[in-house]
Amino acid sequence: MSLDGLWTGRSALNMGRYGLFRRSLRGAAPLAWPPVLVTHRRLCPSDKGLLDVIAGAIEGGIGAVILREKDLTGKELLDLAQRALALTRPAGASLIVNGNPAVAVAAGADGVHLGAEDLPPAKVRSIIGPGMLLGRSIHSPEEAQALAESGEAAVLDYFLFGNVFETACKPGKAAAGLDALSESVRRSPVPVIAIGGITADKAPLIGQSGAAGVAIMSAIMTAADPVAAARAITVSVAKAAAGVVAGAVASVAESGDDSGILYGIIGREQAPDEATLAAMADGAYAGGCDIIQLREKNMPTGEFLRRAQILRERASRWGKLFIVNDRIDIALAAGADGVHLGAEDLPPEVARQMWPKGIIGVTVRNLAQAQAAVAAGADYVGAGPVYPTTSKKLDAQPLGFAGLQAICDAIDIPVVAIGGLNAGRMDGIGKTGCRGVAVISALFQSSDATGHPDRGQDHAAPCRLTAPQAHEMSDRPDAREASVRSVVEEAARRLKALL
Ligand SMILES: Cc1ncc(COP(=O)(O)OP(=O)(O)O)c(N)n1
Ligand SMILES: Cc1ncsc1CCOP(=O)(O)O
Ligand SMILES: [Mg+2]
Repeated sequence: MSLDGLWTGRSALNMGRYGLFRRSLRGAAPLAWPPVLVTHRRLCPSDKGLLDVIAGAIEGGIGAVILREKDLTGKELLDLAQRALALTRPAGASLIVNGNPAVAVAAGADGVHLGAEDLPPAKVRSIIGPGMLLGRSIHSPEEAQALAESGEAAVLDYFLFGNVFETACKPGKAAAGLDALSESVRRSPVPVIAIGGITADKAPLIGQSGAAGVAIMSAIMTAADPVAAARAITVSVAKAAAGVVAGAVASVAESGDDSGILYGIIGREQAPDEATLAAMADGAYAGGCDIIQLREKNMPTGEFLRRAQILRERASRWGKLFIVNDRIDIALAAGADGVHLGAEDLPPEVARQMWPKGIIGVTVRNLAQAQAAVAAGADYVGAGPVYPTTSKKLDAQPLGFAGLQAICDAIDIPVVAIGGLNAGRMDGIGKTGCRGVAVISALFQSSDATGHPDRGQDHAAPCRLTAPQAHEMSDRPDAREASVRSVVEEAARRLKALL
C-alpha cells in the first residue's frame, strides 16, 4: 500500500486525527502539521455550499479549517461556526474562527486567527483563555521578527505567512516567495504555516523552507471535487514531510564514524496526527533508521495502540524494527519487536518473564545501573543523556563520551547512546564502543535538514535527499510486499544479532 492508500484508509476509517493541538504545536519537523483549509465561500463551485466543501476537505485529510468569512455578521458567523464544528469535531480536525474571538468562544471552536488589523494577540488571548489555538497572519520576515521582539508572539501558536506564490485570491499582490518564507521561519519563535498559491506539487518546496505546514484556499475551495483536491494536497504534504525526515536521518546516519545502529524515537510531539506519524516513519526508515521507538506520554491506551499498530505496519513494510516505550502491554498487543523500559516502568525481570523472546531495552544513567540491567536480562541499554537534551526533563548529569565509554567497557550487551545527539556531535562516538545512537529531535524536530543553522542545537550537515528521492522510497515498500515476511524475519534476525 502506498502513502496515498494509507491516507485514503485513514479518512475512510476516520481514525482519531488530532487536528492541531496546542501541546503538539511547537518544535515539530517541517510539514508535520496536517494541511489547513482557509475558507472563502464565494469561491465555491455553483453546485456546492461551503459546508459541502468543508466536509469534502475533511474527508480528504485536512487537519484544520480557518473560517474566514469576513462579510458575515456575528450572528451569521456563529451559526456557520456551529455547523462547521459539527463536521470538524467528529473527524478530529480543528476549527479556527478568523478575526472574531467572541464568536470562537461562543461556538466552542478550537481557535482564533488574527490579521494585523484585528485585536492585539494578548487581548485576544485574555478573552479566549490559554487552551485555544491563536494564530496571526504575517507578510514578511521583518513582521515575524517585530512580533517576536515585541513579545506579541509569546501568546501565539503559529504564524500564517503569505502569500508565498501568486494567487487568484489576492489579484495583483506580488508573491512573497520561498526565500522570504524561509527567512520568516528562521526569525519566528512559533511554527510558520505557508499560504498563497499552494498546490499539491509545491509541497516539497514548502517542506524545504522549513514551514510547519500549508494552508490552502483556492485549490480546495474552487475544486469540482474537494475530496480529491484535499487528498492530493494531504498526500503530497505527507510525502514531502517524509522527505525532510529522510534527509535529517541520512544526515545523522552518515555523520557517525562507523555503521552503528540508528534508533529513532518519535511520539505525538513530533508527529501530531496518525498520517504524519506513518509518513515520518517511512521517511525515517528510508533515510536509514534501523529501529523506531514509539514514545507517548499520557496518551489514552486506545490511541497509543492505534499509533503502535501504524508503526508496526510501517516497520514490517521496510523490514526494520519497532519498539514501544514504557508499555509492554501495548508492545505485545501491537506485535512490536520489543519494549524499552525506564526506572518508572515494569522492572525488566518482570518484562522478561512475560516476554521471553521480545527485545527488552533498559535505560541506564550510570555504570551501576548498566550492570544491574545486564543482570535483569536486558538485551540492550539506552545510556544517557550523553549531552544535555531539550527533549526530556532530566536531573542526571550528562555522561559525555568518557562516561559512555566506561559503560560500554564494562558490559557485554549493546549500548545505545542517547541524549542531545545530532550530526554535529557524532565524531568519535563509535570509539566509545557504543553500538548505536537513539535520537529524537535531530531526526524528527530538526530544522537542520532545512539548513537553518541557528535553530538546531548545533549546525548539522544539510539535507542530502531531495524530496523526489524520498517519494520513490516512500513508495518502495509496495514493490516488496510479496517478500515482506521473509524480509522482516531476516531483518529481525540480523538486528537481533546486532543487538
Ligand atoms: C533507547 C532509549 N534509551 C533511553 C530512553 C529513556 O527512557 P526513560 O528513562 O524511561 O525515559 P522516557 O523515554 O520514558 O521518558 C529511551 N526512551 N529510549
Ligand atoms: C528520552 C531521553 N532519555 C535520555 S535523553 C532523552 C531524550 C533524547 O532526545 P534528543 O535526541 O532530542 O536529545
Ligand atoms: Mg520510560
